[in-house]
Parts: sequence; structure tokens; C-alpha cells
Amino acid sequence: MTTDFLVGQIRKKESFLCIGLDTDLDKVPKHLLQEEDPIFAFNKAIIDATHHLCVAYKPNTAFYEAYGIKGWQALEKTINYLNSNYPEIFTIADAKRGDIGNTSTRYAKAFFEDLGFDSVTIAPYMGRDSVEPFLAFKDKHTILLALTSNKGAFDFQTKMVEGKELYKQVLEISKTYENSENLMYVVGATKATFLTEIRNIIPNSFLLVPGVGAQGGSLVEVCKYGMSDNVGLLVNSSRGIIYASDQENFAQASAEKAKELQQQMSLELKKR
Ligand SMILES: O=C(O)c1cc(=O)[nH]c(=O)n1[C@@H]1O[C@H](COP(=O)(O)O)[C@@H](O)[C@H]1O
Repeated sequence: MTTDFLVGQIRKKESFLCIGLDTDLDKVPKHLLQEEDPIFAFNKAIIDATHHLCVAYKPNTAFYEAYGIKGWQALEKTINYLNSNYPEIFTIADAKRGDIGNTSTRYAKAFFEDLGFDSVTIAPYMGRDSVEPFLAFKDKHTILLALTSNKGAFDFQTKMVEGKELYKQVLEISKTYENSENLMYVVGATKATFLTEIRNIIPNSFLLVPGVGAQGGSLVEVCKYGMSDNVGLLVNSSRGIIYASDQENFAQASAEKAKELQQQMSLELKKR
């Protein structure tokens, strides 16, 4: 999917919501456990109830890998369901990969060609040759971890390296990578006040912003400091939406939570 198409969807739906499909069988409604594939049954119900309120879904692969081959099959069914039924939706494989070039090429094939995701999250730690194999795919997006939402972000990401915080080095150096127009970046909603400086370095890049909802980040602050002329934001909530209820009406309950965020996003878009 092109970035222009994504921006068009955001304007049309008045939403830059990404719903995280972090599907955990300990948390899904009990009646679904009788289904042949409870993970897919849960995801399908959530997607059908919320697709008009969001522009992206982000399955975090850890939640699927934890169930072995069955989990991976549920991930494959989920991305196929999205691509067949809702092709206007931007899909993110939250896999946080990155390795020597030869290996990164295989990861890129797995997520972009075999599974057919629009984007994948990548750790920048191994540098240029670990990221460029992902960037080589046309109309696919590589979402580089810049400043993450967790406490451990301060262990390395904000440390000074050659006079600049490491996360700023990530932003600046990655701009020199081949096909860098295919880059997006992760910035945690819990780090919203850093967004002004981040926007000075990457004024127009799309940011995936997790951390509203369960982690306590503020949507209003993220928009205040992080929204660009082309919106430039995908704000993710996972647990705060998908586990709104553990009863039969769980999908409807998740749609209500998604609608609350979509309505706040609509207001933020109108402020511009
Ligand atoms: O790359 C991510 O999506 C990510 C980066 C980050 O800095 N913080 C973060 O929480 N995430 C992911 O975003 C999701 C957040 O989930 P909730 O806290 O339940 O909304 C999880 O899948 C995390 O792995």
C-alpha cells in the first residue's frame, strides 16, 4: 500500500487508529475456546466489528508464535482474511526483526511476500545492512524502533552518542539508507513530549505510536506534538480495545472502545 493511499483512508474514516491483535487465549471469552481455531475466531469477530473505525491492524507475532504451528496458522488466516475482505486496511506484522543482510532478506520475504503484510517492525541495532533488505520492497514499509514506550527505552535509546541521543542517531542515519522513503518509525505514546524534536528530524515520516490505553499514553499529547501535515500518525491500542469484555458481546464492546478513540481522533483532525 502506498503512503498516499493510507493518508486518503485516514481522511475518509477520520481515524488513524491501529488495533493491536495481541490475541491471548487466557484472555479471550471462554465460549470461543470450543472453536476449531479460537485465535482466528476471536480476530475475525474483532475485525468485522471494528474495521470501519480503524485504518490498520497490528498482530504482534509473539502472541501467535507462543502457540507454535497453530498460532502461526492463525496469523496466516488473519492476514489472508484482512487482505481478502478489507484490502483498504494497512497491515503491520509486529515482529521486531533485523539480522545480517542475508537473513534479513529472508525475514522480508516471509512477512512481505509469503504472508503479504504491508509493513513490519524492525530493530535498528544491527544497522544499515540489516534494514535495507526490507526497504527494497516497493510499497512495503519498514517500521524502525526509534523511541519505544517501555521504561527500558532509557537504558540505551536516550544515551548520548557522539553528542546526540541514540534514538536521534537512529532517525538521522536511517534517512541515508537506500529507499529510505519506505521507512516509518515507532515512537511510544508515553514519550509524547519528545515528539517535537523528533518532528524536527523527520517532519513527514509516518509514526507508529503504541502506548495509549493500557500503557497510559495521551492521544491529545501525541497529536499536539506529533501530527504532521499529512497526519503522519498511526496510534495503536491493543489490550484497551480487544479485551473490552470477556462476554459473548466482546466484539461489540471492542467496537465501542475503538469508536471512543476514533471520535477523539476525528476531533484532533478537525483542529488542523
Ligand atoms: O512496536 C510496537 O508496536 C511496540 C513498540 C513500543 O515501543 N511499545 C509497544 O507497546 N509496542 C507494541 O504495541 C502493543 C501495545 O499493546 P497495549 O499496551 O496492549 O496497547 C504491543 O504489541 C507491544 O509489543
